[in-house]
Amino acid sequence: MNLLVLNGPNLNRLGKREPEIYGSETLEDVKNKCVTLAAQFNANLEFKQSNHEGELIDWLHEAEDSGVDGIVFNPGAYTHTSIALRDAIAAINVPVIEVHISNIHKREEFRHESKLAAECVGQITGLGTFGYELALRKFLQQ
Ligand SMILES: O=C(O)[C@@H]1C=C(O)[C@@H](O)[C@H](O)C1
Repeated sequence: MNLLVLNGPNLNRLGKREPEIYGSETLEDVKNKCVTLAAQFNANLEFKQSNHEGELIDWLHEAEDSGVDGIVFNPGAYTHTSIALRDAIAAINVPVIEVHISNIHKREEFRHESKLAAECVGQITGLGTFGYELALRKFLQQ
């Protein structure tokens, strides 16, 4: 099984950025947990982060072309704005699970809507970085 974890803007600052909301783990910490979990199931895992919408779109397209079986995607703030990312998810025949560290529904109004969720298998929000593990397990254990 080939899995991809994608992270959007500002998640490269995890651990330093508003730790009261996003926690003290770094993105490297999250990557290490994801890689370790995938290895337990003999699955291949790529873990990527970009602050650029177009690069995330390119990676979604490449995932289909390269035979990725499932994508765990934290789109960051693009969650709330990006029709282009929504269209990219709709365009590929690869299941995507949307993950948010914080509970977007308990935060500012503008974070309550996801432009992407309707094109995803499901959404995990507010469970901290554990959400990445849960999303991966959905692919690994189904
Ligand atoms: O909780 C998260 O992981 C999401 C991460 C971000 O960077 C925010 O812009 C989203 O609104 C929430």
